[in-house]
Amino acid sequence: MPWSRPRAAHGAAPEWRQILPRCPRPAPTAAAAAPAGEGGSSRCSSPCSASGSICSCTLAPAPAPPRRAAAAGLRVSRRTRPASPGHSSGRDAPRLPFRTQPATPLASGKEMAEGAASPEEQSPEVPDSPSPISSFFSGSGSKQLPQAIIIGVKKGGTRALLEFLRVHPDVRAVGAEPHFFDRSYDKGLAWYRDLMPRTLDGQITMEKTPSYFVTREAPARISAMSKDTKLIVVVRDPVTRAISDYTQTLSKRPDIPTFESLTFKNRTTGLIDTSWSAIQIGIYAKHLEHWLRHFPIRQMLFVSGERLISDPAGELGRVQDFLGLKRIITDKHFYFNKTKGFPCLKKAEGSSRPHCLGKTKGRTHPEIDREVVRAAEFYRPFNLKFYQMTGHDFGWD
Ligand SMILES: Nc1ncnc2c1ncn2[C@@H]1O[C@H](COP(=O)(O)OS(=O)(=O)O)[C@@H](OP(=O)(O)O)[C@H]1O
Repeated sequence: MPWSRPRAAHGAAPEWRQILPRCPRPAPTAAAAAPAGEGGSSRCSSPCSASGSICSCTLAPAPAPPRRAAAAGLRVSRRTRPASPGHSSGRDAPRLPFRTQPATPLASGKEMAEGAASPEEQSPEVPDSPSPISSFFSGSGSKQLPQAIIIGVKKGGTRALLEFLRVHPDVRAVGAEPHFFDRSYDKGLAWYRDLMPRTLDGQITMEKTPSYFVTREAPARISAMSKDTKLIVVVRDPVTRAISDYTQTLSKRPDIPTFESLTFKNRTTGLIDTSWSAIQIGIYAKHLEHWLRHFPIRQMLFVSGERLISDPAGELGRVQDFLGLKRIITDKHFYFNKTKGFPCLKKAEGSSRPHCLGKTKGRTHPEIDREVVRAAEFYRPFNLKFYQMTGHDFGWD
């Protein structure tokens, strides 16, 4: 049963003089991505086009050829680990024989560039402690490289998805964000594998690091680990996502300028500052092009962050299908917590008690005039292109 979520708002952010760090401008991207995979049906109602350079701040991107796309996934046997010719278990994986440069965040704020931990990574809410079930299994099984990764997007609802998925007996996931493919690649696959929980045959190993979606090097690196890796992207209205991102930064640094002043390069001309990570991350179509150079779209699943809140069981059904899992997580696992204003688990993984996400999830957003972004219709062409690429109309416009 879908829920609608009431949302409170409080006062506007204070105007301060300190400048919020902006991400470095990425080099202009080359040609458009390889065509998407076949199959599936498009729910896009109208032909659309959007391309343009991330850095150009143009509000009228150039037309792009239509794509056919399928969000359907490969099925994986529940009992046997998928035979993945390109998949290294990492058990024998040597350290990479080269030292890598730090990954280039396609869109990052200073926090990410400096490698500072996000509040989530520091948060005790990240359930890393072994549950009784985990402890039971801890001595058996073996550590595997992940077969499925939640690669983004930041503030999309990635923690909720991972926590919900962990309820499934055939899913084992690392709690904290490993940041291997963006920050720690030089540590090697063996190091990465060692972070993973032990799994029994038939169980899927997962992790989530939302910054991968906007990291230039991540698609090639994940493909080099295994070209069969399944990729899950939780997406959310890019305007709400930007406000959520800003709210997180504001919670750490209350003296940053207002959202409105950071959004515009020039308020009079309406020129949007796409070098600001909060804006840039939401240009999903642009980031997706990089992934499609390395993965067929059928290997990617796009989860609606909005529906994850309004109908968590419905979205979890799609995710379980995509991962080739039996549909075990259903409506029965969730309840709507009025105080939290979000769906919560009736029983968390390995526990008999109800579990909501912590206070860094579901923050009250400051009052922001959404028209500052809407008026410029900045995201509209990019959203339309994203719907076309994925075959899903997420309904943000
Ligand atoms: N069930 C449930 N409980 C709490 N929060 C939920 C839930 N489902 C989705 N969300 C939304 O998740 C948003 C945070 O997204 P992420 O977990 O991807 O953030 S992060 O990138 O890992 O920091 C978070 O964003 P904010 O509301 O802006 O805090 C929530 O809206």
